[in-house]
Amino acid sequence: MSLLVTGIGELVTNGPDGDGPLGIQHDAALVVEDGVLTWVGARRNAPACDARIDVEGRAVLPGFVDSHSHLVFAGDRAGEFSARMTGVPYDGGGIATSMAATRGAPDDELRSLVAARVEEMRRQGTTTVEIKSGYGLTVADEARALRIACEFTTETTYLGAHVVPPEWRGDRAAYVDLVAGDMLAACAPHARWIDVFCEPNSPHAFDEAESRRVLAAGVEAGLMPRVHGNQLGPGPGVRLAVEFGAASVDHCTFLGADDVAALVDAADTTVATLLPGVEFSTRSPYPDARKLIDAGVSVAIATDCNPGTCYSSSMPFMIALAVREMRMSPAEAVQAATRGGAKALRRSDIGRIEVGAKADLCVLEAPSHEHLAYRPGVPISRVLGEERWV
Ligand SMILES: N=CN[C@@H](CCC(=O)O)C(=O)O
Ligand SMILES: [Zn+2]
Repeated sequence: MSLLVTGIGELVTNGPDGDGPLGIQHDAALVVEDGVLTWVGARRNAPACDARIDVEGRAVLPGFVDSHSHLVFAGDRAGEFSARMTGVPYDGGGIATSMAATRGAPDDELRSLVAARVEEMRRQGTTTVEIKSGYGLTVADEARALRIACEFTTETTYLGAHVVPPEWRGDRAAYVDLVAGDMLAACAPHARWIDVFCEPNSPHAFDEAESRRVLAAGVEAGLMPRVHGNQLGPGPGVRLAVEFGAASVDHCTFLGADDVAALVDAADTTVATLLPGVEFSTRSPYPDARKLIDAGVSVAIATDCNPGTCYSSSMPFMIALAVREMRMSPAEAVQAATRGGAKALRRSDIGRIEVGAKADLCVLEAPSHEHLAYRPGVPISRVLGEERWV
């Protein structure tokens, strides 16, 4: 069964065959067969198909790729957010609160919480989401989080090294042993990635040596590395990510000149994933996206949806923040939320509209991608095929 999509006022391809860096085509059409794009081009040249939908001048772009989220959690931390708004700084200590709530939730409850969050993302145009563990922090609870995450995405990340849980605070080294040993063995079959909250500026997170140990063990077990780095202050996260050839180093809020230079050199390998919802929700300074992009760093943006630093699943909101607060152009922000996210997940079948790519498409109730940042907070984006207009 082939489906022809016509009436596309603006098609953002992220490819070489259109205008500007977004590869924009006008009066375009595309053909979908079995979930894959089999033809993309000018409407006048479109082939005959079994069915057709007309999007009546709306913009179509690749579905958003949210390459950083922590969706497997129970409870919330609204009180912590309110305290932050009166000046209490974030230090990662609240992760233990979510850990306790998550450990106490039955499987079915966690599963429905994740399902609701993934559905909330899809309703806003997100077609791929990476999901981390990290609120279990026992062998059984981390493995359970990843098993549940696997029901929703292939992009699952083992984050046993999120924080040192309270029961191990007297013996951090033993907890790192567990994360790199039995916990990894139980989790690796359910994960594609390994991550670590490398943050010497938090007493709860992991320093350089601990992070190195965890990443090396993960790589040895066949997982690919990614890193939470330079979130709360300057630190070794970016350096470590580049050293390990990580697909992404996420946050990048506090970078020195050396970090930027390392990311420029590693631009083919390591993406700097910016999470502006975190700065919004923690009242922190935003990363200097302008400097990174101008220097030649590969940049993505993602939600980091989690109960502590950013309880938002909205990629359009992140795009609006990236434009307004981080001085990215609307085109740069849209590209970072699509092709950038795909690169941060080492995926070439998503984040672009070209023959052979997955037909993961987002349609806007608007004529151009600029409206995503121009109309913040307005629900104008949907996954094509699931939305109310066609
Ligand atoms: N910084 C580490 N992890 C999450 C926050 C988790 C939490 O506070 O619950 C983040 O990416 O911001
Ligand atoms: Zn995170």
